Amino acid sequence: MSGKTLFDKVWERNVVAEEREDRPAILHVGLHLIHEVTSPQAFATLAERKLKVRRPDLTLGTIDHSVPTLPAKEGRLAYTTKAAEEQVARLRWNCQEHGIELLDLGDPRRGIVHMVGPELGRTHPGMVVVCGDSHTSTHGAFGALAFGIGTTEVGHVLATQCLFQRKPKTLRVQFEGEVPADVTAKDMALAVIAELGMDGGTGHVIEYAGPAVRGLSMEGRMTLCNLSIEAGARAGMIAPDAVTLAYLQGREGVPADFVSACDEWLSLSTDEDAVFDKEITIDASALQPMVTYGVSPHEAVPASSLVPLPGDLTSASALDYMQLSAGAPISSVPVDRVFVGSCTNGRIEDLRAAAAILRGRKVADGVTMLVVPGSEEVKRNAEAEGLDLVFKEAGAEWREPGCSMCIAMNGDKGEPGQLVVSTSNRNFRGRQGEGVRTVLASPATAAASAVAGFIRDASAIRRRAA
Ligand SMILES: CC(C)[C@H](C(=O)O)[C@@H](O)C(=O)O
Ligand code: SF4
Repeated sequence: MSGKTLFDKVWERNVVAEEREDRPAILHVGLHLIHEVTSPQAFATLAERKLKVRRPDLTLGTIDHSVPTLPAKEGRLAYTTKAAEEQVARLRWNCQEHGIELLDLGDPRRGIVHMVGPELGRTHPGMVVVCGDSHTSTHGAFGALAFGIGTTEVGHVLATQCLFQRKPKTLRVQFEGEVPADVTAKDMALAVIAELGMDGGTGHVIEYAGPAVRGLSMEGRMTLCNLSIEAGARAGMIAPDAVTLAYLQGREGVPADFVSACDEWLSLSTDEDAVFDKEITIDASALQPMVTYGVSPHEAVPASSLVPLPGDLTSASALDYMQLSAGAPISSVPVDRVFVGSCTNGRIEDLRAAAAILRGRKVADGVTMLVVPGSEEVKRNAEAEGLDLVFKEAGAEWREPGCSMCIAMNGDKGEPGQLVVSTSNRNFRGRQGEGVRTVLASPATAAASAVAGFIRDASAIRRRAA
């Protein structure tokens, strides 16, 4: 018999009942994260059926999607819609009713749902983490099996702390060699999605492996796992190692017996003779800073290249929407707005990378830039380092934590026709406002584009300065 993958090991730890012909396997959920958008209906179902929340202690709520990122005026936040304000009030009420801890507005631990689990040490290697949110894959960076679930399933998990689940297939993405200096986790992720295509990961859990992955910080690993879903994958995972343990040590929610937990967590790695359902290899040393040019994250190319011709991967209508001409240099595309933030790239390292480019430089005339920390912790740390001042001096806006322009349901959005270079994860038509054209990129590329007024990677800005 061949060895086991990281995924196999985590699956086995959490299976309560194996799959049968008449039903999927049943998994135990170690952490259930909830936010204001996808939880109200689930709680309503619970109320209808007079059910209690089974494990409030394994459930954690936060407020992120609908909350404005402008500071409150006279104690009042400028909610975009009444519905948004009601969603927040509803979550508050539901959490109180069921004894669930909520990171409410004003809580110094609040943040985007995929930021707070790791920051509070509630996301652990080897556990199942779920949330009614597709980018739950982020938590796989810790060697957890983490995936998004639908609203009905949110109800199931609230009521039972368990979930029906068919066993997914496994896919290993092996990065060979080291990445060049200017290439970040976001670029690695966009390269993977470009390689796999929009649905190349469908039905699979991806394990990211190789020295370039080991060399990433936890922040970088979270960025990489976050985007797994954009290749259609169920989840992304990285085996825990010393970097994982160092990140978790001393955080609020880690097990009391941290040292023995670490021993156990370190056993969660893929055996040498394990067999994956699918494997791809990526030459990390050949990677470059990437940007998207279409309306799906897989439509990505190096920032220094040309807009590709419509073909198998890109439709002419995508280029039409983006108002881009095939064959034109990407660097000739003018930028209207830049957004740095989101659960993909709203962490301290991301803000440092953007600040490193902006320090002593200005956002180009006619370009607006918004920098939104992913959580209160990130905001505090960034301000302690003076990064907020760097952004403000460069002419960018510094905001309160939230999903912000990643989803444009909170007042932060672009104007019709504007081109936004964004560090988020989705460039779908209208995602950042009606008619907005989104170009996904790393924080360094986003900042370099803000300075240049055209799409640029960081090396182009440094060359200009030299
Ligand atoms: C609102 C929520 C359902 C949604 C998701 O599931 O991903 C959002 O977070 C997003 O990024 O589009
Ligand atoms: S930051 Fe964006 S991707 Fe992440 S949870 Fe919020 S809306 Fe979804």
